This record gives sequence, C-alpha cells and structure tokens, in this order.
Amino acid sequence: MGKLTEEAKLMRRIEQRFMKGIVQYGLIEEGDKILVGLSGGKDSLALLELLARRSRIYKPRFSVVAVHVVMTNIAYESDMDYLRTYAEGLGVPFVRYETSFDPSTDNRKSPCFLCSWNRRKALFTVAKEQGCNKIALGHHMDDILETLLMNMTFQGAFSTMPPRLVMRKFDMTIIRPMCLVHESDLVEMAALRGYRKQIKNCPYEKDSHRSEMKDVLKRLEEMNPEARFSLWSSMNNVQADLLPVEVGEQEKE
Ligand SMILES: Nc1ncnc2c1ncn2[C@@H]1O[C@H](COP(=O)(O)OP(=O)(O)OP(=O)(O)O)[C@@H](O)[C@H]1O
Repeated sequence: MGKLTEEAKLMRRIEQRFMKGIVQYGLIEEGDKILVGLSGGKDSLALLELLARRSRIYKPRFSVVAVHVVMTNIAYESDMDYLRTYAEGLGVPFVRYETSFDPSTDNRKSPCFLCSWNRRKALFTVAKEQGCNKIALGHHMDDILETLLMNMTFQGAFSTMPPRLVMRKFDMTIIRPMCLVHESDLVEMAALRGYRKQIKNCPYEKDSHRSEMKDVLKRLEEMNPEARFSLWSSMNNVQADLLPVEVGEQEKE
C-alpha cells in the first residue's frame, strides 16, 4: 500500500476520533434524524461534513438537517449563501431561522447568557419542526476540557458539556460527535478545506475565561504530554472514597 499523504493522515485521524466518540458514547442510533447547529465556525462546518458523509455509508441509517440561527438583535454577519451552498453541496437540507431577545427584560442575566439560551431554544424549536430527535453541536475535546477546568475554577463544580445529554422533558438528545477530536486537527482541516471565515462582530463577545483556560490546558500539556488524556480519563475515574465528605453527608451513608 502506498504512503499516506499528510492530508490523508489528518483526515484519517479526525475520522477515527469522530467514529470512536460516536461508538464510545452511543451517539447515533438507527432511524435518528439529527439537526446540526451550523454556526459557520470551523467546528460545525467540519461536523456537518463528517456527519453527512457517515449518513450515506453508516449503519445504522440516519439523516441530517442543518440550521443556522440568526439573532436579529445582534449585529453578527453570517454569509447565508455560503452556508446554504455548503450544506446543500453535502446533500443536507439547510434551514435559516430568525429569532431575537431583549437584554433589558432581565438585567440579572448577561447578554451572552440570554443569547445562548435563546439560540438553544431556537435549536429545539427547529428540531421539533423538522421532526428531529437529536441536536448535534460542534464542540470538540478542547472545548469540553476547557469547560471542565472553567466549571471547577469558577463554579466549584466537577462538570462539563457531555458528549450525550438526554433531555427527557423535551424528548430531545444533545450530541457532541466531535468530543474526541482535537482542535489543532480541526484548525488544519479548516485550512485544507479553505473554509470561509465568518465575520464576528458581536458587541458583547469577550470569552476571556475560555481563552485563559486554553492557555492553562496548553501549559498542562507542556508539563505532561498526556495531560489531556488524563483529564479526560479523570471524568470516568471519580474515586468517591478519596474525596472529601462533609459530616452531615457521612451520616447519610
Ligand atoms: N448561530 C448558530 N446557529 C446554529 N448553531 C449554532 C450557532 N451558533 C453556535 N451553534 C452551535 O453551537 C456550537 C457551539 O457554539 P460556539 O459559539 O461555541 O461555536 P463557534 O465558535 O461559533 O463555531 P464552531 O464551534 O462551529 O467553530 C457550534 O459548534 C454549533 O454547533
């Protein structure tokens, strides 16, 4: 067999991690109809390509629809023609959905919280309208580990965005099929595919904690090249007996 080019190696690595995440966390089942949130960023563009390809050759059978949510009160330019052409070029139907929110109605909540809450609500609405049982988001392994570190540092909680979240109340499951894919590989894939960069001009955007955690993760990997794998494994290896238990809680045991 001939030698694989760097490009082929990259795509093979991404696909292997993508498939491993799907199988390991049971993300796709026979008959699923999956709504993909297509923001226009590199991660969801890659997610749509990988899912669209799998939907043609994958057993169990499943289908895919893409949606881009437009928040009309935010001056955020998305190239709709590009997104539609991209999705349809992959054989995936594309939906554009408009919504908005009024930041003055609840000034206890930040505009970023209200925006993502309303975007989430819009995704559920479109998923129901399209008869989808799952919503796929483009978060990758780095996003999930950064959120783990942020939740521990700022919320005092050992939690993150899980690869699979069943929301019984809404009869909907959120999936993150890129959960084992590394961001550095997606950056390379975006360059290889020539994804068009979306113009971001959200007046509120300043996710500084996330970029700080990106640095923390990088620093941890400098100390131990296996750090990301250890951090990931720690979520499946919670040794409850070796964690602090408060007095009242001890009595309940
Ligand atoms: N406007 C949108 N319409 C549809 N889905 C969205 C939208 N914005 C975000 N999403 C979904 O939520 C995920 C996480 O959103 P986030 O804002 O962190 O991503 P991003 O930086 O805009 O882009 P990406 O993750 O696609 O590179 C995206 O990967 C995508 O699946």
